[in-house]
Amino acid sequence: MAKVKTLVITGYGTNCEKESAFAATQAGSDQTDIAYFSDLVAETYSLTDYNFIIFPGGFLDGDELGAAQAAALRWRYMKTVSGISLEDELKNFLASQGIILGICNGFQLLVKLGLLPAAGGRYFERQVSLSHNDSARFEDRWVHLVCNPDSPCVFTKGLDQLYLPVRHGEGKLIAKSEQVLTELQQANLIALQYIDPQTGQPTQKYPENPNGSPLGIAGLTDPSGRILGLMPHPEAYNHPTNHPAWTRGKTTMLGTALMERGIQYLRRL
Ligand SMILES: NC(=O)CC[C@H](N)C(=O)O
Repeated sequence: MAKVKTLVITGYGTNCEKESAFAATQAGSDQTDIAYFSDLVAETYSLTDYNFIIFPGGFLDGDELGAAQAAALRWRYMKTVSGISLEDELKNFLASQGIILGICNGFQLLVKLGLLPAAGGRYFERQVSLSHNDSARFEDRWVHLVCNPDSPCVFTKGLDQLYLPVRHGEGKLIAKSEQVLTELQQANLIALQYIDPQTGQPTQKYPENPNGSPLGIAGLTDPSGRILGLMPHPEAYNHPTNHPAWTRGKTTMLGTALMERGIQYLRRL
């Protein structure tokens, strides 16, 4: 049984690292560390010592240039003190069968880096972006979601509907072309969609869909299913009392269920 070692990466304005690390531990991670991006540069921590990486939510570089844009350039062009490229570190991590979860700002980073959706196996090529919500404001509330049962995603396996909080200003998915949107559907890379709770169907309608994302896209996976990025915050629903109606006896599946599924996948390797 593989030991699950989780690395949560922070720095430059990320602010959900502690909650994400807490949720990973709740979900069963055997060891969970928080590292600054600069720790990776200094080689105090190395991605390849871990098999689960979390890119948490926050405001990388204050959302200047667009959410996670500058951070994507740092990952692409910076090297560690002994000259290893951080992009190569990510490539080595993926080659070693590790799993990656990007939450909100972390999802924005993964799409800007081209790690998601990597349709057609084209990793590190930017195929989609996440931009300003149609409402032109920050949206902060809970949303209903459905998981795609046909998606290869290891995090959503066996999960159906979820109810999770969102809090973002740039969550609308913009595809490079119509062709990319078709590829996402054909390869089942759309792992999570916003739904209208009345019909259970994916929706583009506000406010059920908080940002206007086409096809109700809330989360994407890659062709291997080992990377998940999503706009909602599963780590923020780590206990029944986080549910807005828990005092009225209402709770739903915890957000940490996504992390649990990812961890179960690693244990089976
Ligand atoms: N909660 C978050 O991670 C927010 C992400 C980003 N800063 C946005 O507003 O879109």
